[in-house]
Amino acid sequence: MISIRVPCSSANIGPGFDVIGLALSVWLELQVTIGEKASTASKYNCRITYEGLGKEDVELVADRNLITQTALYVLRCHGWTAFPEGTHVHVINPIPLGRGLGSSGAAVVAGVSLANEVGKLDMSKDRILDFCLMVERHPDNVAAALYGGFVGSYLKELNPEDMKRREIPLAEVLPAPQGGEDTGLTPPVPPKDIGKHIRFPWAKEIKCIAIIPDFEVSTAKARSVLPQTYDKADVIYNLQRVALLTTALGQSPPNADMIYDGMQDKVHQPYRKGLIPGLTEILQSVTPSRNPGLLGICLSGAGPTILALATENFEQIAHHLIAQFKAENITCDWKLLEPAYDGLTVTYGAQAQASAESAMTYADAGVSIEAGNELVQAIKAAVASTRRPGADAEIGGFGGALDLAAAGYTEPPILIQAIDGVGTKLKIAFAMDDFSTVGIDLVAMNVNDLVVQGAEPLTFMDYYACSKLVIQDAVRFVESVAEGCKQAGCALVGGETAEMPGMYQGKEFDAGGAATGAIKRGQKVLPDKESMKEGDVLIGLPSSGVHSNGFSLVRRVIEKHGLSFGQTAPWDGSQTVGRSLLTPTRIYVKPLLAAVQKDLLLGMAHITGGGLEDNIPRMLPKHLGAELDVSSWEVPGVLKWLKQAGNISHKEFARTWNTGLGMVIVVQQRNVDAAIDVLQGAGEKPARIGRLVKRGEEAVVLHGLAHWD
Ligand SMILES: Nc1ncnc2c1ncn2[C@@H]1O[C@H](COP(=O)(O)OP(=O)(O)O)[C@@H](O)[C@H]1O
Ligand SMILES: N[C@@H](CCOP(=O)(O)O)C(=O)O
Repeated sequence: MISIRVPCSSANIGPGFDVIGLALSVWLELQVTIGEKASTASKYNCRITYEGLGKEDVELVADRNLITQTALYVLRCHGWTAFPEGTHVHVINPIPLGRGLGSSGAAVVAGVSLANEVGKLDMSKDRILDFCLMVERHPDNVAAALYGGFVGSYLKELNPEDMKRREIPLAEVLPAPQGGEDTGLTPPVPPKDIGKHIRFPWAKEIKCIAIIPDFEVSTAKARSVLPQTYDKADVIYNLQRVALLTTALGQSPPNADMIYDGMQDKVHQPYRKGLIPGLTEILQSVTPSRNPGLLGICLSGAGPTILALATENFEQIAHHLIAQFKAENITCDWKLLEPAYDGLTVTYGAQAQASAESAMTYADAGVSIEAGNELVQAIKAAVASTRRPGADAEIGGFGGALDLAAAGYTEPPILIQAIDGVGTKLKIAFAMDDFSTVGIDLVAMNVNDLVVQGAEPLTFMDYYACSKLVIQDAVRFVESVAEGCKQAGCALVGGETAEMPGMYQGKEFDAGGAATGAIKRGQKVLPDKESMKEGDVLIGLPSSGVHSNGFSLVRRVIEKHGLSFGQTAPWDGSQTVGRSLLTPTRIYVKPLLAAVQKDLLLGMAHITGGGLEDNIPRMLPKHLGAELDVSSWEVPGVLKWLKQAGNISHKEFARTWNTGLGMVIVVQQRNVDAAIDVLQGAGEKPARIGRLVKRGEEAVVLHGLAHWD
């Protein structure tokens, strides 16, 4: 078994028409075996099988297929009349045909290499180039595909008589490659060194966004619209740009303005606009100033693919360009590609067999390192916006750093840590395709747990786990985590994005996070159970709605009533059901810390799963219970509706949802006014809701339940 791999390529890169090409990370592969019985009966001893793009259109007969036609031409030049007996060529082609990504260039290089291998011709890469150039006469694609990387090339004058010979197959003759006839004569052999190439440097941070429209433009057709002669000024325009561009693309960091200007062209793109609807407008629709991360844009090869070079924001740039095509009623696929530095590679025997049987990549298995890296770039700014003294919130390291002294903790503090998830509220976010607030819920679940112990949240880390990373969704999610961190005053110092194919369904993901907070040495860790006594006052802080607990029951009630998340909420005519349910959890950190710092609070309970009944006792000593008057606070409309629609008992209501209170606080009688003042001053609407009493059978006694009827 012989395996031949050739990358696709993008030619021209704007001004370098027929001169420069960039090999890119999609590979045509041939798996070749010789001596196969089934192949002996095939024309020219060669059986072709094919998988991948072009399967429906590509001819599988040796003298009609560009790869094998090319190979036959090379073999004939060396005295062979056919392939060795029993040759089987299995083609695996992921390169889209006729889109400007050098499928024909790759096929030609693969074809010459095929002849080199089966005919044991022992040709060097430079000699292989000579043969390629007889078949595809612009050197840009074949030189890049053969040598790999970012390549400039020129082709010496060929003998016009030789060029007309029918024995040479031509990669670009409408409607399909023609020539390569078996005339019985030896075809013209290329003179030595007809093509020269040089490899240019490429800055490692530059990636290639290929926007691939769903229609083909054959290179032959795209060349037929070009003029025979050019205006001198236009030629100078291109020469000036290409001279700078080849160096500019190797400089780190890349100079976006120079590259953008350097990728302008007057020699081929303007003439090809009639073949690609909206081409001029699409090329002008992005600039480095309007689209951060963009370096330049051009037609890839003869088109219709558009190639945008960028260092970040790949998904946004791609979606912008796809939308431009959409306005022309053209749908597109897109790929984020990298330079392929290896060019043509040939492997033999066990190694080729192993690669044929198990040519597996992490990307094939569903995990995209590129997407992960792109996400990191896309969220950097949002993450950095959460920086605070002691934590610079720069991601990309192996761990998140926190300098406690710089954060104001000069004596070793007591660290408090919390970990939690968003829970099934995420299901509503999936249904609404809205991830703009669930990150706030995630932060709230953690930091509200820290602050009830009297701790100031300092850092946060999130965990985002999915089967398939949808960058746009992940970015929205992390931006909302950053928003939550800002509300809590803590820095987002790191996180984990886990792409685990098969773990979750479709676009769904799970989200968790952990927060670290500190309490100054000498300051109390709350609750201060020892200081609590009968008669202490309970103050409640309103919730914003359901917060992040009890969503399994919420969804059940909504389902039972046949409501869809897109419908207007029966409890709030200004919002949809889904948007109302996604109202983020209130973050109480800043108001509560203001009161804690004045030593006004004895304890706090964050009302989460288990509601009032389970959470209030967590802050109380064993001998004290809480007596609450349920008429003293307002139940939000959404909870009222859910309770009634689900026919939920008062007890179940108080154990499942927060009933309208996100926080319950214990304050000594003498501190009540001061605490209320501080909380109001920080924007809260505190209400006196009850008091501490001697504990009886129930730790929490609710009075005035008729109010909930
Ligand atoms: N893997 C392949 N096997 C056989 N023929 C191919 C293959 N790839 C490309 N070709 C031939 O090349 C033609 C496309 O070439 P071209 O018009 O230059 O477009 P591109 O921009 O993709 O190179 C196809 O129609 C087909 O005839
Ligand atoms: N310089 C050629 C490049 C054609 O590339 P392809 O990928 O479209 O085959 C041209 O612009 O015609």
